[in-house]
Amino acid sequence: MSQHPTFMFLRQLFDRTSCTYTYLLADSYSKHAVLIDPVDTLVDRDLRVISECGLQLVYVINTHAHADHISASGIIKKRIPSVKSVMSKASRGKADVLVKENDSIEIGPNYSLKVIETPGHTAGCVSYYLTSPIQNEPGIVFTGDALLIRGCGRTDFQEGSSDTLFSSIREKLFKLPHNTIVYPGHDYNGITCSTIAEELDFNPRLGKEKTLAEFQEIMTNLKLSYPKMIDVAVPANLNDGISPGE
Ligand SMILES: N[C@@H](CCC(=O)N[C@@H](CSS)C(=O)NCC(=O)O)C(=O)O
Ligand SMILES: [Fe+2]
Repeated sequence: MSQHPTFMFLRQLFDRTSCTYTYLLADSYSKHAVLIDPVDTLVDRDLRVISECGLQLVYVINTHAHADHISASGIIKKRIPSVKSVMSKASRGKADVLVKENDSIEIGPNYSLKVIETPGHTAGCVSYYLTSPIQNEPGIVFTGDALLIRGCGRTDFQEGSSDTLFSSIREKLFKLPHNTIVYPGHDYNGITCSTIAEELDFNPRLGKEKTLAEFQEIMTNLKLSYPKMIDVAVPANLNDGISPGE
């Protein structure tokens, strides 16, 4: 860790259409920045914030191959060719950097995002864990569509599995320090973040009192309609945010 004075710059950005959260993180000392899960239709907004704050975008990171919107990776890389895209190797998609369990993505000299494989919503879902360099400050986990606030990602397509999602959340995310702040990939109820402690106590699908059998029953009976963009979004997101043939 560098000894330069620094703080973690964090902005939570929202897409009203898909209720997606995009996160802009930067090391205030080096100005190096990353975007987690940016949406193709909001590139102008996101790049304006980056420019106005004097940041240098280094990575565009995707938690998984989204089914409800196209990632901004492809458009951003055309606009800023030095930017590298990041996705999990397990997603079997295209990206400049393919990450796996325990890999790290550096944000300047002071911060890094550690990869935690959290499959179950899709086979390639990963979460990113940011440890604060300041002692006793809570860490932050970006959970994509694995763990949502008082919910979780659906498991009925893209090699989803309620069995696998249960163990990703209970054996990995719920083993993080309980004061870890949870920033999810979506929220449909207007809530912005949570903590591991809150989800252990209050998540109605797989909080600590729920058994695997109860979780499986809940997930089998969700009865959600298919995301409207799934047939367009998944092929594009497996191709670095560019629709095949474009
Ligand atoms: N109606 C939306 C799709 C909503 C949806 O399916 N959300 C996903 C995350 S995006 S892949 C999900 O896992 N939801 C879990 C839940 O409990 O809501 C659309 O048509 O795009
Ligand atoms: Fe998803």
